[in-house]
Amino acid sequence: MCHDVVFKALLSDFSADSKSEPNLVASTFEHIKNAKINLNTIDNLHVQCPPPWEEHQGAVYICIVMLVEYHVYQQLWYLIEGSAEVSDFPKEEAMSTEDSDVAAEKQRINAYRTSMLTSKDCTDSLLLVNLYKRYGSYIAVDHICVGVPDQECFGLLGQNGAGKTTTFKMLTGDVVVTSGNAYLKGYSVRTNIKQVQANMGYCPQFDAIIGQMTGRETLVMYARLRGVPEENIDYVVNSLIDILLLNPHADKLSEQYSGGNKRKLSTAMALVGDPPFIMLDEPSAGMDPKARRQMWNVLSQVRASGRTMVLTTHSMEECDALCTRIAIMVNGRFKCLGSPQHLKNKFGQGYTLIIQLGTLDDGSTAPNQPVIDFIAENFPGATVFDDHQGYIHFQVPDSGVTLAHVFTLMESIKENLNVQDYSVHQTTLEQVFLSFTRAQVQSKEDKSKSCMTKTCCCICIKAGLYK
Ligand SMILES: Nc1ncnc2c1ncn2[C@@H]1O[C@H](COP(=O)(O)OP(=O)(O)OP(=O)(O)O)[C@@H](O)[C@H]1O
Repeated sequence: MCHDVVFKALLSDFSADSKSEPNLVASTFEHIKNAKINLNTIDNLHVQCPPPWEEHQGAVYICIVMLVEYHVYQQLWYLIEGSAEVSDFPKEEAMSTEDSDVAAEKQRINAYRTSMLTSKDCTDSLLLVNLYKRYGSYIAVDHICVGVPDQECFGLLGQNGAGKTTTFKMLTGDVVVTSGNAYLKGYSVRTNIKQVQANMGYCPQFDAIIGQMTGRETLVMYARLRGVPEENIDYVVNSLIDILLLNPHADKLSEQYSGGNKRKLSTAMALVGDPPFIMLDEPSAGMDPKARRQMWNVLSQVRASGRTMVLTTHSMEECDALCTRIAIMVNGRFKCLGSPQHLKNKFGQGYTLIIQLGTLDDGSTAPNQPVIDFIAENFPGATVFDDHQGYIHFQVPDSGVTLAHVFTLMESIKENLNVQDYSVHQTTLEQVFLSFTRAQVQSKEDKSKSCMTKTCCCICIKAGLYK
């Protein structure tokens, strides 16, 4: 029984009158007397006294926050595993099967290692040097090497589980690097994570917002944390709210935001304070087409103003619109690296020809077989990969076939074969992406996550996904 607790409870309705300690005690007893409360009755209430450690929980939590804030766990880990920064190289056979651009970049970055990094005259804002992450026996990121120069927008593509977010988390200091290293503006994520964080704006994959604050309050808080001068905060926050089309929602609690608006707020949080380097993990997920295009404009302007960006996205359109260079990641490794056009030229497999058939007098669609025969005869190796509702999609291999030749032939048969319309496209980034990501394997964790039900298991087994 702790009378102190009872007194506190009783005091709650008249504590405003109790200005000083002696008054407080006197008025407590007065209150008990007036309320005709019998202390024996109070004893029977069995009010629990808090355990002694609870009195110190504030101090304990502050210590935990300090340990997390100063990355003590990571520092200890790097101290113990320190040698892994330089000793762990990718296996020879892995290197021999690498794409030529990826191998050339790896060579370039490894050449920095001894000279440029220490002399700080490296021109790349971000350097990933044989960055490697293992969760247990599962390799999430496998010796990736890349340099991202100033003002570049670098796109990290890959299907779910390829290792993109893990790469980001190593850069933010959220997860420890197993081996290798990453440098932002010359600062190592192993030894200077505070400086790395100070130079970086980050939009995480899952919105890290405080639901009980409005969007405006959140941005003001971030502006203060980022050291924006007090007199400029309103201007900075209002500009971000304007350009990200958040005006109608700026003063609502962020827990009430729709998914797309939460992404806008997260993107704005990454941009507060104009950091020189910005990392965006699927920034446009869930945004409507107008908001997405507006965000592309904003990010293009941010890049043009001299900032460097790395983003992940599952939208090939977004990659085409924003990225100056792209890497496609499969099983934690880079499978290709280069500008979107370079990748299309290098890995594209010719053209996609889409033919729309006309209609006959009775309203039915014109027969498709004569068209298919014609294409097969004139473009050896062409395949039909979709024939649906009067639209036939052909994949035409690039064996010396020029676009002019395709157009001339199509014009010549348009009337005879009742072709209403046709279009010819270069291989898209999506097709390049799909050709690489077929090889992605799932971690045990992902397999168990994606195979939750008996029905699902049956389907997977039938489809040959699991033995
Ligand atoms: N804490 C963890 N413990 C064990 N495995 C993990 C952990 N975090 C991630 N992984 C595994 O590492 C792999 C890479 O995950 P990551 O989140 O980096 O993928 P991603 O490319 O970002 O995918 P998505 O596009 O779905 O975001 C996945 O197979 C995942 O299951």
